[in-house]
Amino acid sequence: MTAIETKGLSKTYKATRAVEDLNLTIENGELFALLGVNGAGKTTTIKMLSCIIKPSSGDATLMGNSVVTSPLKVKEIINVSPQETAVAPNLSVRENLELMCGIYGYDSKTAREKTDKTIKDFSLSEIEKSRARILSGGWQRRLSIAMAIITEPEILFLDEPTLGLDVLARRELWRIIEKMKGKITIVLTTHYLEEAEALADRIAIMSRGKLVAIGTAGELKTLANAGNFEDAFVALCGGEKTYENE
Ligand SMILES: Nc1ncnc2c1ncn2[C@@H]1O[C@H](COP(=O)(O)OP(=O)(O)OP(=O)(O)O)[C@@H](O)[C@H]1O
Repeated sequence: MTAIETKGLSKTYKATRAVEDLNLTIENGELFALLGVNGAGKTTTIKMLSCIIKPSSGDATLMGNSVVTSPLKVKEIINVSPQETAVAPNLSVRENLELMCGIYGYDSKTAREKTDKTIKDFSLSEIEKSRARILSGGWQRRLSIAMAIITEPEILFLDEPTLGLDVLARRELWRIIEKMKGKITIVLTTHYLEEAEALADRIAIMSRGKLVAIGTAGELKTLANAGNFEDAFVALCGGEKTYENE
């Protein structure tokens, strides 16, 4: 079953074509990575898919719901862990999770049960009473993802989930993301090529607002005739050529 389908999805800011005629399909349960150099249009794509901004033209459906005509329905089935970690700094880890449950309308008993389970699943018990503002970047990212997943979205957007983290914290988050794999549809943006290669079922490479290639890491290496994924990425990002249908 298709989870996300974009048709001619585009966003223009005055003279900037941030995303241009994006056409792609993401399957239910897939972990899909969006890659591209700075300004390629990844965050703009995620913002359109999560109904934070409206497309200039084109449309996208998420579990059959259009971001243009049914944004409220889309918002009910998704959640986002944004690039700038969205935690309430003066609340504790537990309070942040309970707050999220409150926003989504769970009663207090359900909120407590869900919070207990999420603290366990995300190994947050040692810091559950700490205020979010004193947490390290790695713990804050982990909390941010936990807050996005506690509402049981069908589709989860992770915008650069491991940005700025050390190798150990990154690997720990990979482990958490891997545990979610297959259970929900995940769209992830990253600048870490090894992250996309390690986690994603399929990878889309964007350049200057356009989709230039899509496939598994192995397929993209073959497509670019490259020995490793980094060389493939550089080759595929290098020009205006579109590789997707070759
Ligand atoms: N609100 C905005 N107003 C004007 N231009 C914007 C706005 N948001 C994004 N852009 C432009 O759209 C283009 C795509 O930006 P976007 O943030 O989607 O890229 P990205 O691939 O996420 O980049 P990065 O890897 O640096 O986060 C860039 O040229 C950017 O300057």
